[in-house]
Amino acid sequence: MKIFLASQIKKWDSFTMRNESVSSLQLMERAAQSCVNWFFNNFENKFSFSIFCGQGNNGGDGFAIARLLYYKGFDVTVFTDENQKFSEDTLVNFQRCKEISAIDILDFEQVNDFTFKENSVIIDALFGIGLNRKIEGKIATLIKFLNELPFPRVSVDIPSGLMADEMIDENAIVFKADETLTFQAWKKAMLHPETGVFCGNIHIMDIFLSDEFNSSEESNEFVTGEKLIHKIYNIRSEFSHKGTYGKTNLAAGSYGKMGAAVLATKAALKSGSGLTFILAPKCGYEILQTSCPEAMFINGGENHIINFDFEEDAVIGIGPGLGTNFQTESAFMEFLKQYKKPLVIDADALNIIAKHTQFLKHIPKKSIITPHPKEFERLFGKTENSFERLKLARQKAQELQIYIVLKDHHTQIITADNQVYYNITGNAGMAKGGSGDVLLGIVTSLLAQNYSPEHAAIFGVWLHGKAGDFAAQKFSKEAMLPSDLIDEIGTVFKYLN
Ligand SMILES: NC(=O)C1=CN([C@@H]2O[C@H](COP(=O)(O)OP(=O)(O)OC[C@H]3O[C@@H](n4cnc5c(N)ncnc54)[C@H](OP(=O)(O)O)[C@@H]3O)[C@@H](O)[C@H]2O)[C@@H](O)CC1
Ligand SMILES: Nc1ncnc2c1ncn2[C@@H]1O[C@H](COP(=O)(O)OP(=O)(O)O)[C@@H](O)[C@H]1O
Ligand SMILES: [K+]
Repeated sequence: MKIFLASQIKKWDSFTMRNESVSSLQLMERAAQSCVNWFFNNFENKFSFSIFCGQGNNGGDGFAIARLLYYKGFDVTVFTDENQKFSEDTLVNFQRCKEISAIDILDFEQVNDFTFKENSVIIDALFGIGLNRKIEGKIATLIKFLNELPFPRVSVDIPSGLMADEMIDENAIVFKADETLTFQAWKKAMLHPETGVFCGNIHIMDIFLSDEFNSSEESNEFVTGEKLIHKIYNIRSEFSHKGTYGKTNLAAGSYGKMGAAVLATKAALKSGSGLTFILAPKCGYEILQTSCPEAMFINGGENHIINFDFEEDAVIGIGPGLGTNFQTESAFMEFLKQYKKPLVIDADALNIIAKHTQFLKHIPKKSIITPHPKEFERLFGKTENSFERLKLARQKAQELQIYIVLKDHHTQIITADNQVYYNITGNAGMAKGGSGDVLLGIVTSLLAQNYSPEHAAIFGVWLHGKAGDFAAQKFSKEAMLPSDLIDEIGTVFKYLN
């Protein structure tokens, strides 16, 4: 799914109106109707809606929602400022609302004396993607007041105070939604932690904007959708053998951190690797042979790896639990200097490179690196926020011709040719040591199975998050473990088949 800028969404609107003979007022009605259908399916009739409407088209959606909710039998109160300069369609919907005497229309300031019913829902239709500056004055005061109310809060299109494509000021006033009903497509601000935190659960409302525009309009940022995953995913042929699915060779573990090697190896096995090898120190021999009997052990040293001698023709993944012992460091750097094929690099292997950044240029082209934000900072330097971090990652991915998997709630896969894929599977239950080790195993295994680096990264991250979602359903976000996530990889493949 492409991510468009607010300016492109406005073009999309106009294109749809021109080419599909629909008026802007009809589009607003569609938008409002889609929200009302959602409210109808999610709230019983006993709920009472307080709808806050601004002067732009977002406010217009709000007025239309008020009318349509009323027709569905809900109790509705509208708050607005009648002296605002309403946009043309908003004015029409304001007047339509006014004609219904059972809908109370109050001034924003009356909210202070208003007695909210017990089953209230607050709807924010103050500003949408047309916000062009910080919210100040009485609307800022209003938003602060609404954010304190003990009722569910729902934003129309985008929480008021967020800019669709940008970072916000540290002290910006933003409506804090529990649910956001957004039209047609994800907005960039919903995918970054500093701004996404205001959105709650995102629901995409299809308002049938032109498919033609969607296919022809350029964007280099995407959300990984299931359609794309089905395109990438190769079903296993019955006429195949272990050689068909490649050799995965992981290098992981050190004394006290052998669990990381176990997790990565199990994840590689469970993701379909034909033959799996684990290069680890001898202290992990029994652990690995017992916990992962399908994998073959290669001895890399006593208590930490000092020898990066891999199985021939294998696809290599290095990093989990490696440690940063000076012997491991120098052996890894020697290896990196002479190795030329794409590989996957994570965790301590990245930390080693970060200590000697002149080695960045030795990362083979088309390799995949999987840093979390701190590892990214160690490698490439500090950035102000996640928007800036992404910009820097794009620059580095192009410069080094590598794929960067920037781990986050919505992990970003940055390709060597400057495309960004935001992942939307996964959950906070994965915020536990070991989840990243699992990812390294999955991605390396997919690369070994002949997925391109781009596909291995996009599919791997999606698969990892989806397995996390299944694990959370079964065990809860609190109790699920990275090991449970590995067990659910099979559920994801069944889901895809
Ligand atoms: N295809 C779609 O997605 C569809 C979209 N639709 C809906 O349209 C929405 C976009 O509407 P929009 O362009 O009218 O912008 P919106 O955000 O309502 O308000 C902008 C107004 O606010 C003002 N203003 C700005 N910043 C301000 C501030 N800080 N403090 C105070 N004022 C400020 C600015 O005025 P200015 O002072 O800059 O002249 C302007 O008047 C979109 O989010 C969706 O809900 C649907 O109806 C149909 C299909
Ligand atoms: N809140 C979250 N939502 C979604 N995914 C998450 C969340 N927290 C962590 N993850 C995922 O879990 C993994 C954690 O990786 P990392 O920080 O390297 O862990 P470790 O090295 O301790 O195993 C990443 O893939 C990340 O995207
Ligand atoms: K809004």
